[in-house]
Amino acid sequence: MSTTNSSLTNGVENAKRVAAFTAANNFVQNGYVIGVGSGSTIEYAVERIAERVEAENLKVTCVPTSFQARELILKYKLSLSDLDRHSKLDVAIDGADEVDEQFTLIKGGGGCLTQEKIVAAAAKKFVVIADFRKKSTNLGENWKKGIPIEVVPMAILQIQNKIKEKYGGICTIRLAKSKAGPVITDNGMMIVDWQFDKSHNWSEVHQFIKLIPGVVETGIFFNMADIVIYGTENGQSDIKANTTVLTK
Ligand SMILES: O=C[C@H](O)[C@H](O)[C@H](O)COP(=O)(O)O
Repeated sequence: MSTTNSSLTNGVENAKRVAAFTAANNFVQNGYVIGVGSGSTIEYAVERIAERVEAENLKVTCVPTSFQARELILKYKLSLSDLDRHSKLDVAIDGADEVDEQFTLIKGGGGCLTQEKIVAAAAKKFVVIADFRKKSTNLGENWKKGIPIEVVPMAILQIQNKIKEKYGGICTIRLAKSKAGPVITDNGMMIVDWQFDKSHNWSEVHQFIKLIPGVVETGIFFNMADIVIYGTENGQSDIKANTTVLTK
């Protein structure tokens, strides 16, 4: 790796850590039930929550959003629960692939989105943690892989066609890296990545796609994030509060 690439990697990892630690330090309290997101940034948050549990004797309970999140909770010996036992969460903390100026998110770059959305919707506060690369004015500015959509496998061609007819762009079936064939999600579904070619009304797009038979969930998180914490290139945290969330 060149020096420039290696300093970028260090800068990104540091930014993830700063955002995640800021969330764990400021938005977790004793007695909290916490939704634990998926991806690489959340790993730092769980690490910090575990440190605080140890140092401050905090009692917290964690609800995972994926197989990966469950493993993380177990690795750090945190108390594991689920939405059957805890239907209301105090906070959910999760990463994102992109965040626009209206706090709309793209999620699912790592194949997790449906359980993440369910858990975030069950939380009183949804805190998003992201490094500086995720911050955009409009969706698609920095995240070029498209919007992940979790689908029932038999409906995949119908869904691809309906999205392309309505909005254009390219719909690709996400393929696995170390296995022939598609990525299979934690829910036994497949992922279509829709690369759009212009800006849209994301609430309308989400509703249109969600109503196509066979769509389980879209990676558009509209009107959900209460707080976004960015880790900046110079290792600071930048906390943005969304004052327009209407659904809680
Ligand atoms: O599918 C994955 C999740 O939506 C992640 O939260 C998202 O991809 C961000 O992941 P990372 O923190 O690794 O950038």
